[in-house]
Amino acid sequence: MTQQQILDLPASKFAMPDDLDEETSGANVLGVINYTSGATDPDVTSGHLRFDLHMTGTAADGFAEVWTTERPVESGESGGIAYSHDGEHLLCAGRIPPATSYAEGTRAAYTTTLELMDALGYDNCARMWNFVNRINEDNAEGLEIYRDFCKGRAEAFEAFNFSDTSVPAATGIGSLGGGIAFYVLASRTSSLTAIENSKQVSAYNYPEQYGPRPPKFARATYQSATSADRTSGQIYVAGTSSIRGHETLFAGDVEKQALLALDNIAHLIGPETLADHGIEQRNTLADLDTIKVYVRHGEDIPAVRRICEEHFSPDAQVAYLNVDVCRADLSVELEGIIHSANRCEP
Ligand SMILES: C=C(O[C@@H]1C=C(C(=O)O)C=C[C@H]1O)C(=O)O
Repeated sequence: MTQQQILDLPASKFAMPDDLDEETSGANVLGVINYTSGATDPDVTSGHLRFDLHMTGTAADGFAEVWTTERPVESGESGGIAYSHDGEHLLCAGRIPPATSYAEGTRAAYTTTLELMDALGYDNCARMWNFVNRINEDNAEGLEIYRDFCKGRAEAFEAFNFSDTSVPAATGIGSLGGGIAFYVLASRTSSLTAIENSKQVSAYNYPEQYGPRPPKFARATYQSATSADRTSGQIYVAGTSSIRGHETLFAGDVEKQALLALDNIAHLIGPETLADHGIEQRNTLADLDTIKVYVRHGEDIPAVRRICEEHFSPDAQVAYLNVDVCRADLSVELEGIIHSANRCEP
């Protein structure tokens, strides 16, 4: 594996608001996603995608997720979607304003996004993030807003003939405002492999008790420069919670829920699961980085943090966010990335 191939995948890191200028200067920036105290429409600022998500109570508690690449970046806006791309990777974002129902708005915004990906030539969808305000509340028809969102997403993916193995790893999580905000990482030629977890029913096969249309996402995506590279790629771990089979376990016990979610991730990124997908990596939770931990009740954050610190590398970047989770009986959820660049350090 050459250094060029290794670096040919997008990289992300977290920056504190005060350090943002330093982190982005001189870099090819695909985008800056601000996890902050208010929502904006996505736009192009300083030549790259910029998007504010309403995910923290105060701006001081916020952080920026900075996406960079080795190649020069071009940016634009089309149909309400803002984007940056580098010839191999595309980062794009959109927002559905607050509404009483979301399926139609979601279907339309996803359709615009998928059309844009097609038009720009980035058909491989690696990772999506969805931030859903009032996620556990009912829409105007009495359907939970998360389920309403899932319906619109499923319809859009179906219209574009996404198969179970081509849906991206995703996050669908609560937010503090701004309707539904989403962003997408897509690629042109790099190879993607959807990874499922044998301890969990694939989300797209959840039974109807969880809503009229299942959540269409993969448990993780493995991305490598070529399909032959089954060792040095990077892994995007979807939002993962205390679900076994398709059932929520340990409702009301945030510590047990955190431990089960971690166990799910450990199994997902471990050698046994990856071997089933033709990938040779021996990852543990200590390999995860740029981790987001979503905690429903703010007072639970210290206990969750203690558990996380026992499992993650002390060098990992970990952000804790106090927001709702997609099922009313889930108190905590985690996601992260195993960066290919980290794997190659001497
Ligand atoms: C926690 C779960 O789902 C959450 C919802 C997702 C979505 O709808 O995109 C993706 C991952 C998680 O954020 C789960 O079903 O296991």
